[in-house]
Amino acid sequence: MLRSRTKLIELGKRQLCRSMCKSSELTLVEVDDKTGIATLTMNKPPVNSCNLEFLRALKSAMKEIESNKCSGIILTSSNDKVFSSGLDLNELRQPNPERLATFWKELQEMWVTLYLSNVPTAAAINGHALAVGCVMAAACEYRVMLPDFTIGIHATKFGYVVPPFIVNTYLSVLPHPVVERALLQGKIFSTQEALQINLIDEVVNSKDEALCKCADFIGSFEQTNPVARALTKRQLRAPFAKQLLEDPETELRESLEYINTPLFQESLDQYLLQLKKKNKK
Ligand SMILES: CCCCCCCCCCCC/C=C/CC(=O)SCCNC(=O)CCNC(=O)[C@H](O)C(C)(C)COP(=O)(O)OP(=O)(O)OC[C@H]1O[C@@H](n2cnc3c(N)ncnc32)[C@H](O)[C@@H]1OP(=O)(O)O
Repeated sequence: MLRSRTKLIELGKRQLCRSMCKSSELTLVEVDDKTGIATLTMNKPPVNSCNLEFLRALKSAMKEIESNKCSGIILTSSNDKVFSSGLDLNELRQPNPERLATFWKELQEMWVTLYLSNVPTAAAINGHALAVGCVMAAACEYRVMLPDFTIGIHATKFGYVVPPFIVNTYLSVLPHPVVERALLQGKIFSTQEALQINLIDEVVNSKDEALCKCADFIGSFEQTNPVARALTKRQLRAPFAKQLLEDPETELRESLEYINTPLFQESLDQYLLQLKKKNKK
């Protein structure tokens, strides 16, 4: 009884200092009135797979957070087992050419918006983070993860060439030989393995703890000038984003060509079948 009352008081306190900034069905944004930190919660059941609409919602939420002069972004998930399962594979299967092009452009833009965000970014990884789910976490400046989940980019395992901006996201966090081995093996890391190679910064035991660690990280920039910080971050990250900033059309064309090959489509069919079979067992 006493415990649940304490819990209620804590909840009430938290709600008092949080105001809702903007929510769509797919994303939820809460801004802490005291710190100005925005928590962006991905909310696309069942597993936060990124289809066109979700990528749009994520990009627009991030842009809105930046334009509201928030002090930072914490990216997390409403699902307590899955941070994000990456791209919605249905977007890639026998695609409508126009929708696929729009989808891929949206992916590029969402990535650039997150990777080069002016404000500090942190990921509270409260579930599996696979493929583009891992890329979103790695694009943030700081990552904290709960135990017993997995994170990584396993594209080569099921016949996908890894696009350059995805390679670059890994390269901006991990040393080249580690990236090479991980991507070529299609390696998925456990939380503990991810900590060992510094793919994540810390392991914590609860989502609340993860959110607090992320808030502390963002708070660590309090004494810096936000413009100087943002421009320095851009300088450091621009080489990894060069291709998408200067020539997104080439990346788009190469990706669309590849996705439309019979080799890719056959591998995708097999992989989707495996995913469905797993659930029928
Ligand atoms: C030289 C230059 C050339 C340039 C070439 C460029 C080429 C570019 C093209 C290549 C693109 C490659 C990039 C890929 C990036 C990606 O992000 S691809 C996505 C990969 N993601 C996955 O493989 C994740 C698969 N999912 C899982 O492993 C599990 O779902 C989970 C561990 C995340 C969660 O498990 P659980 O909680 O048990 O849920 P499930 O029951 O498995 O899933 C529920 C439900 O959702 C469906 N689903 C899961 N993930 C996806 C997904 N990513 N897309 C679509 N659907 C998904 C799953 O099938 C279940 O559906 P049903 O309930 O059975 O209908």
